[in-house]
Amino acid sequence: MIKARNIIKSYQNGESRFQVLKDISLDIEDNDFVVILGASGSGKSTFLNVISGLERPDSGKVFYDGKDITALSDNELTSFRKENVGFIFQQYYLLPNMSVDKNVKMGADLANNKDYKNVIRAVGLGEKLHKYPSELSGGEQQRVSIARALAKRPRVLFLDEPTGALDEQTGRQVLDYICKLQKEYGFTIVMVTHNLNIAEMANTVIKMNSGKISEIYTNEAQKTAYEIGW
Ligand SMILES: Nc1ncnc2c1ncn2[C@@H]1O[C@H](COP(=O)(O)OP(=O)(O)OP(=O)(O)O)[C@@H](O)[C@H]1O
Repeated sequence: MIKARNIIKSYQNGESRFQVLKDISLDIEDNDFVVILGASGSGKSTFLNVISGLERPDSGKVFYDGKDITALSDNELTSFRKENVGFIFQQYYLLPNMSVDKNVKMGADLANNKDYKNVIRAVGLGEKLHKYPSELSGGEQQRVSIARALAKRPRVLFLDEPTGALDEQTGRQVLDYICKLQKEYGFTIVMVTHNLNIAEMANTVIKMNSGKISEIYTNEAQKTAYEIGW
């Protein structure tokens, strides 16, 4: 379980300091599918970065099964991220001079996962092992980044607008893969989006407004990627 407690984070903005996260506390259960919704600038990405250990809060703590990751040194935090969390962003951040196979192997090597080719097959790219990113569509590139993130079998997958650069059909397909992979491998999903429709796929929906959580609710039923509006 992830527990965030009293998270405060500010950025310097010229002369003044701007508080982006204003004392946020939250619990996230293992294997949950959480969507964080909110208007642009409400602090969603900053909160994701803090609970995933990418950024440090000014104050407050983040616990994974009782272990306080905000107390770790920079090196310890890097190891923690390597071992426990995967990231997917709107941009794919693939290495252009490496094949699909090599891009995913990089993720797999972090956890000594010799079985990474199964993850490539699981995202439907078994036939494209030797292609380079420039030879793939946007949806295929995003699926490579998903395979790379999951090849090390993280316990939490953090996604920040994963379909932001994709058209409707490709976006639905990518979301469908993410759900299927969660069922197959078992991991927690924490996804930031401003797309209200995608929230219908989640179990837990967290709404943010001006650096605070304004609402948390559980969906009675989770829709599939092909049942939601777009
Ligand atoms: N590194 C930074 N330095 C300065 N200000 C920042 C930094 N990162 C974020 N901010 C500011 O913090 C506020 C919240 O940003 P954040 O990206 O967390 O919001 P968001 O809800 O994810 O927005 P969006 O949906 O547009 O991505 C914004 O006003 C942003 O300009």
